[in-house]
Amino acid sequence: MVKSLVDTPQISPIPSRKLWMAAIKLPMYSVAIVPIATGTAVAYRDTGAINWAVFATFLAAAIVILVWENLCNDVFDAETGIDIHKAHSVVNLTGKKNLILAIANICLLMGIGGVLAISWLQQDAVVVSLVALCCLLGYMYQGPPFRLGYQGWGEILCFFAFGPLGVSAAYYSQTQSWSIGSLAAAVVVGIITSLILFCSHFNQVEDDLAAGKRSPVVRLGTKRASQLLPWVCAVIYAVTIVAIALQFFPIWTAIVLVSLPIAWKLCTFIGDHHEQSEMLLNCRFIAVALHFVVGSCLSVSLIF
Ligand SMILES: C/C(=C\COP(=O)(O)OP(=O)(O)O)CCC[C@H](C)CCC[C@H](C)CCCC(C)C
Ligand SMILES: O=C(O)C1=CC(=O)c2ccccc2C1=O
Repeated sequence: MVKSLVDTPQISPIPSRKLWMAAIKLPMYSVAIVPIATGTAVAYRDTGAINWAVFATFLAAAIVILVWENLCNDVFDAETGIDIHKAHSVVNLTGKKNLILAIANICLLMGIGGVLAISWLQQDAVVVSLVALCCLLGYMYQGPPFRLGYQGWGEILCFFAFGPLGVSAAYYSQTQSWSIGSLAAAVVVGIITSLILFCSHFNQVEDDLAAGKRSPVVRLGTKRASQLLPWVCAVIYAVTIVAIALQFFPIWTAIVLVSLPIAWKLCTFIGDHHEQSEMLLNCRFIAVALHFVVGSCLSVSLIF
């Protein structure tokens, strides 16, 4: 009896509530909030005013667009077979690929509808055009025939969508003009959002290799990829300090440095466990915490 238990590993079923929480990945939605908050904060610094209706509409639109991106990711990844071991894929959880695609498309329509309303009110197509471009990059990341994420281009697309395009669109929605200060903030937000995506690839190396996905972590190997992390974090702080020195950001933005312990934890945790994929499933959420703290400190400091 004891022997048969040893021979046949007993896999304890994970409660489906836990799987659903992992599928919904609520904390990840701060990546949609931060670019809108940051662009709006730079606009407030430049103009002394915020149009709250535009801000709230843009925020809601960015969140539903990210829901679209994530649901589509599960649909397209189900088609390539790369998510075969991903129990928290919404498609694997429900078994209803077409329904998930339909819900995703409704979210996209709602998101585009929101930014279209902003552009229509302002009689200016810039905001809706920039967001449509972000969505195109999001589609090219995972959808056929592009699937650029499979070639290792995801982090670059992510940088532009959540950085220069997303932050500038939020700034423009408030001011109907452009600014170098918002570009400096966009670079910080873009790099740190791409860092989340980079970290999310550490626990997926085996499945990615099997499906032919050449993520940057697959290309570099987990050791070299983990050694790159402190450099990426250093660039984030260096850009922030240079932007303060050039007076694009106020001195208060130095408060971003309170995030250093989280950056340290991210680099040491992944550095120590880079070969243990089972330990790294949630390391993306340390990167999300870093992103949230840097993004919040940056936005709040720009208002004062
Ligand atoms: C879906 C994304 C990552 C998931 O990647 P992966 O397939 O490796 O992981 P899992 O299968 O394990 O989940 C994020 C991809 C980001 C993309 C390059 C850019 C998206 C742009 C957004 C659609 C635009 C957001 C709006 C803007 C105004 C803030
Ligand atoms: O599921 C994920 O790992 C990610 C989802 C997501 O929406 C996102 C957005 C921006 C950067 C990274 C990520 C993810 O890693």
